[in-house]
Amino acid sequence: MNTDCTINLNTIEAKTKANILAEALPYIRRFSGVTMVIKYGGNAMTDPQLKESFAKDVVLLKLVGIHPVIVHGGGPQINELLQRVGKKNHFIQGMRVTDSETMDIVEMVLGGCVNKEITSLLNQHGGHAVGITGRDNHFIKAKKMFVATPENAQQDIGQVGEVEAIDTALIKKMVEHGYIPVVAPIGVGEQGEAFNINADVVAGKLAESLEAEKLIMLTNTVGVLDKNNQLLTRLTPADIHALIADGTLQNGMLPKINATLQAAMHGVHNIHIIDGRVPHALLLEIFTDKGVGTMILGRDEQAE
Ligand SMILES: Nc1ncnc2c1ncn2[C@@H]1O[C@H](COP(=O)(O)OP(=O)(O)O)[C@@H](O)[C@H]1O
Ligand SMILES: CC(=O)N[C@@H](CCC(=O)OP(=O)(O)O)C(=O)O
Repeated sequence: MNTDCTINLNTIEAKTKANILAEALPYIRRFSGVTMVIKYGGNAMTDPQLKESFAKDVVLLKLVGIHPVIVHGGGPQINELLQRVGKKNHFIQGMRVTDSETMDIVEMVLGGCVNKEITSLLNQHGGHAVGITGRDNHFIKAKKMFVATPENAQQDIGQVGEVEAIDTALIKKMVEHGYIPVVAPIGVGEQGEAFNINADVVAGKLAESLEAEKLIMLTNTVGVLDKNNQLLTRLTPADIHALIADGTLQNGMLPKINATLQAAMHGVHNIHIIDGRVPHALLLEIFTDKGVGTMILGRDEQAE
């Protein structure tokens, strides 16, 4: 009797799995051969099990013919090391004020620990991942960035960079040869010096330069929230400007939304900010009709 029940349940489970796979087919066909830039935020990479499921999802994408390009953050991980060495964390409009000592730590954490951890996890799960920073082959050229504050239109925040140019040749070669690029957001200046660049900014620019089919930002909220903490599922440029002006978007969400807006205005048509704390969030976004998180639109008339 028990055995029969087990067999029945196993059969139902197997059928459900088969249906799920069959439903993914149109998406697999549609996305075969396309590039997707995936931003893996430092806040979404805190739980070891979630890190494993992220790595498995990325390898699965590669195996079904999609070309994932990973850009990772590591803000909380940098904060932790700075605190350990007795330095304060200071952000202005979501950008870390970066003196030269902080820059060394940023580079150690992003280019060393975080980059190698993600790369290694992907490789452990059968991927062929290679970790790089923008200083490798000098592929992310950066220049010093200033931020506008109420007190100062050109506030100096140290060795923080904005992307001046991205040479996509290295990434394209890696993708062509079956590798999964894992990019740490560090740029190189004219004198070979390192710049700390917000990871969302790098992800947005890279998606733009690679003419990516999708840009997906994995973070630690369900998406962009309004003043009442309700999820906003679709945002046009006009909505975004209004949310910035009335102070709904703050801290880390500011560079993130600005990066997505820039990418949307420059030809990236599928941009999503999704909850990286949900297991297999990537698969849900890519292979199902179920809308997750916030979608960023490049034109106001697409709002309806
Ligand atoms: N309106 C908003 N909706 C959602 N998150 C917001 C909003 N305004 C500010 N935030 C903050 O932005 C954070 C996400 O940015 P950030 O901390 O830089 O994450 P990540 O490490 O993924 O880049 C959220 O955890 C939240 O605290
Ligand atoms: C200039 C600047 O703020 N750089 C970021 C780079 C890392 C990052 O962006 O990490 P998340 O994606 O986890 O926030 C920083 O130093 O924290």
